[in-house]
Amino acid sequence: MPGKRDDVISWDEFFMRVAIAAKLRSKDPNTQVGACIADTHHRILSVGYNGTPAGLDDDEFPWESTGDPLTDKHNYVIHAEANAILNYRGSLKDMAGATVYVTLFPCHECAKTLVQAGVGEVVYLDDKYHDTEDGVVSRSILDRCAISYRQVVVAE
Ligand SMILES: Nc1ccn([C@H]2C[C@H](O)[C@@H](COP(=O)(O)O)O2)c(=O)n1
Ligand SMILES: [Zn+2]
Repeated sequence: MPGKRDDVISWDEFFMRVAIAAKLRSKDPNTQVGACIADTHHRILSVGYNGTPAGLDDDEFPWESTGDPLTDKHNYVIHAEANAILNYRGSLKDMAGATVYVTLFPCHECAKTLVQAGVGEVVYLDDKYHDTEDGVVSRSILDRCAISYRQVVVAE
């Protein structure tokens, strides 16, 4: 078609770029994660990033991995994928078969949550915890629940 632009970015790149933008909001000094959930019609349902629960000021939060249960950030932070699901104000039915674009492969807790939300596919950027026990469990959950996952390359 004359005049039409052909070199547009793909849906994968578009949604992953939204996830990358979301992670720029994270105050975690070590790992920032963004997630974008797109439905089967290529509509964005929700976006999230790793942050503190409402009521815990993310500027005051210590953001440290102390190893002490009461002060360790891992016990307080809500993960990007969970926030994306929780931020959605529509019906969970809309998530059926949706694709989650996430800048870091989901942990095993998020994997379970994504399964239960009805998500059909996970597209991820980084997988830096691939060789950890959590990575093994996470893949086991997704495999057993027939949720497909694939990595994409998008410049950050
Ligand atoms: N798929 C994931 C994995 C991790 N997160 C969050 C949780 C923490 O804020 C941070 C990980 O911190 P680290 O142990 O690397 O210092 O990333 C997430 O939101 N989604
Ligand atoms: Zn998680």
